[in-house]
Amino acid sequence: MTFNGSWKVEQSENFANFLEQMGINVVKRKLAEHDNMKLIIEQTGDNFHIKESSTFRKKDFNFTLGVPFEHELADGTVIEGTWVLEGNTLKGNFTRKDNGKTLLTNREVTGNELVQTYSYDGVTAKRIFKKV
Ligand SMILES: CCCCCCCCCCCCCC(=O)O
Repeated sequence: MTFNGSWKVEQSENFANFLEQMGINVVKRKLAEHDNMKLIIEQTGDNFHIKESSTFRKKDFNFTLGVPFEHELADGTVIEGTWVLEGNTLKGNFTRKDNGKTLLTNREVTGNELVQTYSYDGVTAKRIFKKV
């Protein structure tokens, strides 16, 4: 499956501004810019198992395409929403539980890169992960 593998963040674009829009304080924003985020993705059919590790935390979670789930972000913000696959792009549509605002995120694999884009309240960002 396309997304399967270990992915390590190499580059971020506008991520600090996105986090600021998310309301994340300056200390956590600075840490997040160098969080050494690593994702291990295991897809079996419509089911995904993700092992996330960063300087903030280690977290394992599962989701199924098209099935809403609740997820806690590294800063404690809780979101609820769904991942769907459109063509080769994973599209995530989430709602923050605390303020009802929408967080959109996409994941796409091109060669040995996984590109994740984020959009929240008018601010977009991108993180590029390399396969390790
Ligand atoms: C320090 C807080 C960072 C928050 C930004 C992360 C945004 C995550 C987007 C939604 C992720 C859904 C779960 C997942 O598949 O990884």
